[in-house]
Amino acid sequence: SLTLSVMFTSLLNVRQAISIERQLIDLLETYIEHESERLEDIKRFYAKVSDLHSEVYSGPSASMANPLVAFTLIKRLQSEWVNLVYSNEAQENTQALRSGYEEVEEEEGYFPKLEDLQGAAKGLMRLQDVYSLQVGSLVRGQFKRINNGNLIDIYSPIISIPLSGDDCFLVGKVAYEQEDYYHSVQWLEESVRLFRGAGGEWSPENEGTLEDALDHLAFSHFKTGNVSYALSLSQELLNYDPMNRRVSKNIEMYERLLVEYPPLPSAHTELKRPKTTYLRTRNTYERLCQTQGTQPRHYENPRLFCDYFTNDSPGLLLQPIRREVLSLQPYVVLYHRFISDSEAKSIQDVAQTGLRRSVVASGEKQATAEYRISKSAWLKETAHPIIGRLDQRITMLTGLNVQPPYAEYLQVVNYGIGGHYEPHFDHATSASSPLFRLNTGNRVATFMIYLSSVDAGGSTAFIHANFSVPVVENAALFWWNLHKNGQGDGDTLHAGCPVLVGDKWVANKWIHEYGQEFQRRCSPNPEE
Ligand SMILES: O=C(O)CCC(=O)C(=O)O
Ligand SMILES: [Fe+2]
Repeated sequence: SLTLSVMFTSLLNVRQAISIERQLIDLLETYIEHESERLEDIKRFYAKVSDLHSEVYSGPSASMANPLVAFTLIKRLQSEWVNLVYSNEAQENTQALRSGYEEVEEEEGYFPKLEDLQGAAKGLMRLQDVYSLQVGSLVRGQFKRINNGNLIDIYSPIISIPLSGDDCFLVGKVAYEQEDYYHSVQWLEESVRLFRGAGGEWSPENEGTLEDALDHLAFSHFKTGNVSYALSLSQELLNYDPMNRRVSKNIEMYERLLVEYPPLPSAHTELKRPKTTYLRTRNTYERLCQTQGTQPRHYENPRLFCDYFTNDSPGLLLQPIRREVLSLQPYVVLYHRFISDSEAKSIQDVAQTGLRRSVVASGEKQATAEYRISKSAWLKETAHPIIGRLDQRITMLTGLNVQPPYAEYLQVVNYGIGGHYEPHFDHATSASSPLFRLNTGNRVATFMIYLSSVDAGGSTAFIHANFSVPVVENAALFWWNLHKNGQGDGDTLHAGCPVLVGDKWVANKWIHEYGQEFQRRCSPNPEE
């Protein structure tokens, strides 16, 4: 197949994967039917022969003298047993299963790769971190946070899907391979607990075993300085695998270390989360994501208000839009019911085939990045009549010119589970940014439409301005990115919080400086 990696960066891929698995279920059903028939046939032969032995050959009557008995016995030994023992049916059934599987894998562009699995595991760990989810409850299929010693429900799924020891092993291994022992310890701990609970029962689908989990967990504890725990886990491992020389060597090393550097009874090393690129704003970011939209600011600041807004434009006179001013510096407003349900759905549909892994500016180029996990598509006005209508509506509301090249095409974004966009600016912060390729200046404003709701998570957080906006289906968020003197407004630093549960779609219209001269006067005053 041509696709090297599909990256499960949008929920669309999850939907495609469901249909892939349905085909595999059908294949397996056929395989099980054929294999059951094969075993039935073998059992029939077994019953026939063993009955003969108990009834004919061992009876008091001398049936050996019967030439038919002699003939059938000789025939069985000369031919029937050979045919049975060397039957190809088992291989044929396996072969049919395998080639069916390979066909599905070949034909489906969205068959998940190792990279997708690793990306999904990282997504789970991201949700764990940003929403302070307790791993133990996550493993039981629940979304709970520890708050002052109490477990509180963040989200109650209709059906909870518990994870297996092997599921946890995989997540732990992804962390382990990144030398992220903070996460590997927690996930492998759950894996070992679940594998132990399964009592060594073998499952053909598993990738890891209790031994593998113990091995990785012991080493993770060693790396984080917990040598005595590493030792006891390794001793348990050696019980299962007494000939493992590497493990016995580790045990010797751990014992030596414990003698040379006996741990202090009070020493309790708190594991630290691995560093991230946005460490300085991490606490604020996570707090804003967790407290989505519960800002008391409205009642505290009388200059924030809601009204029916027409911007004196004839097109809005009969249907004023409900405007909610969320912040004055930076100036952020939410326009409720900006788009209708059916318009939002149509835009998703039109964008679907064009969705590609989202990129970010990286020097003069664009590149994919862990800090932006989503898929996006650019829609020209010609892609669907709705897009032109939206452009007109944006102009009516903002008075800004959104015709190309004074604004970019509409960017439609779909996040996957755990999809996010860490704190960033929409405007260019360096003169070599690819954003200047339109030759119409920087991105002066952002008009972002929420094309869907979400079940949990996914707020838009303004880090320095210290507030977050929950996803409000069909609403649009507007803010200025630049001061009137053209300088970037540092207070617009914002983020798309990870989607905890749901299928989040947004559409961005980025409006550039040029073409707006009569609507937004320049000012040398850096305060404006
Ligand atoms: O999805 C969000 O809430 C924010 C998206 C965003 O900031 C962007 O696409 O630039
Ligand atoms: Fe943004």
